[in-house]
Amino acid sequence: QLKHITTHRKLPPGPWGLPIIGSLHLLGNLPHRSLSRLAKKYGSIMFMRLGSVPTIVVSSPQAAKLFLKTHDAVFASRAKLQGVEYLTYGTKGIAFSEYGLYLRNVRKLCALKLFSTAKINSFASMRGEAIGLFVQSLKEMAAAGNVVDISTRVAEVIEDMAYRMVFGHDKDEMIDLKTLIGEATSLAGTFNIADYLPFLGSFDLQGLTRRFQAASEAIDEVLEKIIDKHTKDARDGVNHMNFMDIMLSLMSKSNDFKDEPLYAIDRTNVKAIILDILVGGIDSSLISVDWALAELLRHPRVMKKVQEELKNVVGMGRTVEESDLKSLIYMNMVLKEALRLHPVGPFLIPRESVEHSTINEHYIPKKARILINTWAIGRDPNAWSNNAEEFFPERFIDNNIDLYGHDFELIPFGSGRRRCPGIQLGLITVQLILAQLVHCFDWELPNDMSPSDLNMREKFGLTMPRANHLIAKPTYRLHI
Ligand code: HEM
Repeated sequence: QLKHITTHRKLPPGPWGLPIIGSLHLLGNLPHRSLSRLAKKYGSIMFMRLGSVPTIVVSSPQAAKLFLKTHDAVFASRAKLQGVEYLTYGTKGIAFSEYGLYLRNVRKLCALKLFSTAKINSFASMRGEAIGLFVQSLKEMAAAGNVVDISTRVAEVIEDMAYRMVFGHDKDEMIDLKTLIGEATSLAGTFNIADYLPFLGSFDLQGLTRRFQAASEAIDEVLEKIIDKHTKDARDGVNHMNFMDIMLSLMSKSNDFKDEPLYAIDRTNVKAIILDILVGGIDSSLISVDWALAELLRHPRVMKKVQEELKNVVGMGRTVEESDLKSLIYMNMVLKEALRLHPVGPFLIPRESVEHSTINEHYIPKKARILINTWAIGRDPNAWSNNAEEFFPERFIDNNIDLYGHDFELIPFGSGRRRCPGIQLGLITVQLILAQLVHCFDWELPNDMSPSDLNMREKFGLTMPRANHLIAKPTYRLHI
């Protein structure tokens, strides 16, 4: 049982900090890489002060297990970040809410009503339709001999599927919302000095507060319109059962779970949860497809092998269906390997300790920010041998490592009480799009670029997309 130590409080080892800024200057442009280097010197549980925030950086599978499993309850909360407060109605959604009764209930509610296998399957034909249009438009570009901005096209189809699932088919307000959510996603990922030096917050040195305010007000206006429309439809007896309709129908009902007292969700919760699903689901899925395809373009041997598998399992006379996905064993190894090297959330979503604790004889203060460096964990040579930096999907042949947070060397969806609740939906989306791109087309890099020259630079934020869009020329290869 975990008990607080008050006698000798020995913080984990870490670099000395400077006055006021602490170790902020050590982060650089790609903090996951800088902190991975520092962890080699100070260890896999490292302490540093970032501005005034006590921060623990966790960099090995064994250490991650201590924080995400053994002592998960102590580290299951989230830090209150300034931008997030604005963009989540004061943390009324899921992803940034503190750990407690509300969050537990709302996660259960969403698991049951939105993310169940039955619910996800009920959108299969919608996904099939969206993917069909996507492949058709790429086919036309291939016929015209055009180069394609794959990142943009993939973003469009994922957005299309997500918006249809969340709101149904009505498009009008969606157009505004897509742009606004794009802005919110990028704002949420911006490094905000006020999150580390709160006394600077009121000066709004980066002009972020104004942008947070403007974005949140504009989003709220659109969401209000959408809710009014859905409420009216429900009154008129039109029943679509998309995510918004489901959430609205739950608003008035009690969701009294057996073991816990009633906690009703209100209109603000509905807006915040829907926003979380859009911001969390779209960005992470498209980043995963982008990195996986980039690795395939860089490794023609692996690309060929995936295409062979698709030819054997699906054939060349039809396109991939969702029921094929579980049979694409090698492609799923490719996806694991891409998520190992390019985790969408390099630090997961930062957690916060709810009380003082002692882990491996290290004192971890209350309200410390916990950064689980999944990027470093995915490249830890002790876990992955000395070819850890190499893209080599065959490493998964002889093991049962899965993506569900049981194996702490591979945790791109996190683990424990805050693990991604959208994992099943995310995986279906990513596998389906990746399979279509590789099955329907051969891809050639522009300007005779050699595969090994493909730029793999990262852009750090709350999520970590490629720094550059993926551009390539498709040739259609199916016989239909
Ligand atoms: C390939 C796609 C995806 C990846 C890689 C991904 C990754 C993650 C990660 C790393 C976390 C943080 C986990 C932690 O702190 O331990 C997370 C949380 C979350 N994800 Fe996902 N995700 C994906 C798709 C989705 C989808 C499709 C949805 C919704 C439709 C979704 C909704 C959420 C939510 C609501 C949370 C917050 C959970 C909480 O704080 O309790 N994600 N995701």
